[in-house]
Amino acid sequence: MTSSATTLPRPAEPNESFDSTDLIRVTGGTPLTGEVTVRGAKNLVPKAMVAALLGSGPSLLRNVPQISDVRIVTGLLEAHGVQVRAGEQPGDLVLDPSSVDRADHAEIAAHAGESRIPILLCGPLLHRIGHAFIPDLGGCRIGDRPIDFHLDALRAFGAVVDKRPEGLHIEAPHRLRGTKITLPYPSVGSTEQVLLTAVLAEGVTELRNAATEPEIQDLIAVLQKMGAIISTLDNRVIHITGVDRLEGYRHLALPDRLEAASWACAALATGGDILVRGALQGPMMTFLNVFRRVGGAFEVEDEPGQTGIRFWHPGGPLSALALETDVHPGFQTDWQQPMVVALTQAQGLSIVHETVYEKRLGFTKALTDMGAQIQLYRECLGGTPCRFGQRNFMHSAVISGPTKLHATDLEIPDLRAGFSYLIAALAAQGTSSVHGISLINRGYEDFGRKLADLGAQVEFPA
Ligand SMILES: CC(=O)N[C@H]1[C@@H](OP(=O)(O)OP(=O)(O)OC[C@H]2O[C@@H](n3ccc(=O)[nH]c3=O)[C@H](O)[C@@H]2O)O[C@H](CO)[C@@H](O)[C@@H]1O
Ligand SMILES: C=C(OP(=O)(O)O)C(=O)O
Repeated sequence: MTSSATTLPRPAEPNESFDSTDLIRVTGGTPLTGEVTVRGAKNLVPKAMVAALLGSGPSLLRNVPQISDVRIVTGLLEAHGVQVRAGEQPGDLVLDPSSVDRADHAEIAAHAGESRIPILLCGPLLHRIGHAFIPDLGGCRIGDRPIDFHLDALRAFGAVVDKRPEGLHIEAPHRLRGTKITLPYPSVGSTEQVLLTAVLAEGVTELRNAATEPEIQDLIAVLQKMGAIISTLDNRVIHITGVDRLEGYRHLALPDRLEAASWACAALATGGDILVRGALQGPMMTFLNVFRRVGGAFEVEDEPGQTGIRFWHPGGPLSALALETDVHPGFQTDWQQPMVVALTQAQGLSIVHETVYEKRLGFTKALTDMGAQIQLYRECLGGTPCRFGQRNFMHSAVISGPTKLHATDLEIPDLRAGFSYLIAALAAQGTSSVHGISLINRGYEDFGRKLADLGAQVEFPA
């Protein structure tokens, strides 16, 4: 089985549908070697697109990847009258909210279940048109993922939330007012909800126990460019002083540290050597420490205009370790799944304690079918008790390695598991069929071509 340019799907433009092929065949055994480029972060770009709704003029977002979450948010914004078009340079997206005055409920409903971003439209829409219709959310099924913090925050600003069978209807009878909010947990989405709502609310908002992920810091940078006044203080406290008007922005999106780490894990698991152009050291420090402890080697490239990180397997055995996922600056939960695949090749017993999502280790069942030795536990094995300890969730794993993996048929359950299955298939003997690859398009731009360029034996059957 060989890779062939003619069998690879072309990435979609922001406004068009993706290739419907949903299967990839992967023949393992070849170390991945070469270069890939990561563009704007999946967990920043859609939120920066939503922020454009707050501006009184057009915004220009640069470094936008062609992933399906961008297409979904484009559709949602267009359903409210935002004009979205490609800009002059590759990766430029121009978002013009000047004629936003409506919410096309049928068009919005068509995006039900596709991503988690719709809930973040609430604040901007309430400021702009006084009401928001939010269909059922999608996103990865890695836990219950309630939105209680979001709704409590919106109510604290003065919004009225009505839950109906078709979705949420949210109204702002009066201008939203700044408020004091303490999040029960430093949730990324809820922090963004508060930011996107507080910037145009009347008065000051104080947010406590905020999340501080690099993508949030980049969203704050976007909002500041628009005219917002936001101070990030110590101890997860953010102060936002509401202003009356925001302008459009020009912004170069932060590169995707989650995709970069996935390629790093692919290099480790296949014994390869990958230069990830665009990857930045700062937002990846915690990952880099773990990568080094496992036995991976890396080199940061930061010449003017040429950033990137080269990741490689230096030879010899990899080392098992104990790892806990956590909110930033901890080990990001989205790094966990690809790292678990790499740990199946490490010598000894590794322990992984997933503290952010209660069901994010479910994907390991398929890895055990491929020959990995992974045992799941309900207990918090990492030393730090987490929210899931007493609640019967299999959220700790013990991985015994190294194990030879063999090819199998795989069905992708979620985005990161999907890429992790590709890594496992690349590290395995034989040819695996991986089904449901459209899920990977949510966060990995043009991954088929990137794999082929790295020497992977991949085929997309017609
Ligand atoms: C599009 C996007 O940016 N997705 C990221 C975002 O998801 P997302 O913003 O959905 O994740 P959160 O940080 O909000 O969720 C963290 C935890 O808080 C809980 N929670 C959250 C909100 C709420 O109202 N109630 C509640 O209980 C969740 O169930 C979860 O256990 O941050 C996660 C944590 O870094 C990442 O894994 C996702 O890739
Ligand atoms: C969990 C993820 O994404 P989302 O929040 O969009 O489901 C992810 O990117 O791994």
